[in-house]
Amino acid sequence: LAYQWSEPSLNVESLKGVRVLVTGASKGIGEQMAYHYARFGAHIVITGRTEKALQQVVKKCKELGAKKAEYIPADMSSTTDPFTVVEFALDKLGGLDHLVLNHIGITSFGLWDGDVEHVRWLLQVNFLSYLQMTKKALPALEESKGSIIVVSSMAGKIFTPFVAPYTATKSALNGFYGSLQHELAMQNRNVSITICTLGLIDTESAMRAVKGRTSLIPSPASEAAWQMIKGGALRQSEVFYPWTTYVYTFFRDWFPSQRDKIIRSSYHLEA
Ligand SMILES: NC(=O)C1=CN([C@@H]2O[C@H](COP(=O)(O)OP(=O)(O)OC[C@H]3O[C@@H](n4cnc5c(N)ncnc54)[C@H](OP(=O)(O)O)[C@@H]3O)[C@@H](O)[C@H]2O)C=CC1
Ligand SMILES: CC(C)[C@H]1SC(Nc2ccccc2F)=NC1=O
Repeated sequence: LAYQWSEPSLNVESLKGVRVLVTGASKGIGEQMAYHYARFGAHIVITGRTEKALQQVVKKCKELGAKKAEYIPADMSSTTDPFTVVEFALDKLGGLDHLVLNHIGITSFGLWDGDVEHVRWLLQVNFLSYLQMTKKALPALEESKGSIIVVSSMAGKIFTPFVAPYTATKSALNGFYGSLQHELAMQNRNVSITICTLGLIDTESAMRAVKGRTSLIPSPASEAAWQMIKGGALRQSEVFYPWTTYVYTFFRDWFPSQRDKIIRSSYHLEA
């Protein structure tokens, strides 16, 4: 709560006409982020693999007030699509103000099955594709003094069962972008990086994945989306949503045994 109160309020005018690329926006939290940007009259490019879904989201973005809304289907497991997506966005938008790195590869919620090749694939989709897009977008973001919003998870900070490969990719994101934040600041390269730590959110994918495996209460995707946009626009280095993720993160190194007991009481081996 203290964190919430200390937050400066956003001059929403600053979002008017913002040029934004949102990945993983064919559904879930990314879709909701696109709709919030649209309400501010943003110029939007969205991406994901499912063209039909992207077309629907673009249609609704225009209805909600987006000045421009385009899509490009792409698969982030490819080592070239991430670059193609940013090139497309720069071409359509004539620059970039917000880069929202949100997509993740399909991930199951279960005990690790020993499949290292799946982890290699997930590292490309959830981590390396983010770095590829960052590399490609940085010159335009420096030009616009823009923001990078990296969607991470509580799983990248507090280690829990059933998501080991996913946790590895989120931990990698937290480490890489946590370090890059310092490098950009030290070089006075005025691009902000906002690392977002989300707790369980009520998207279809997540609800399907966790079914019967956890007693965690999910939070609404639309609110998670808005909190991350606000944090990015305010150039905050971190966003925590819901606020409980801030409390857990803050206290995570205290009473480790107590923490481990609480975690294992929230996850169930048998449904
Ligand atoms: N939901 C939750 O409980 C939590 C979510 N988060 C984070 O929030 C973000 C969004 O999660 P959420 O909205 O639940 O996820 P969803 O499964 O609802 O959406 C994932 C998005 O990524 C796209 N995607 C999936 N695979 C690929 C691929 N190979 N290449 C390109 N795009 C792909 C999907 O589109 P398509 O299938 O069309 O490709 C979809 O648009 C993720 O970074 C996740 O880690 C963090 C903590 C909790
Ligand atoms: C992995 C999936 C079910 C959902 S759950 C998640 N992050 C997360 C949040 C809270 C606790 C455990 C977690 F793993 N991120 C997701 O995309």
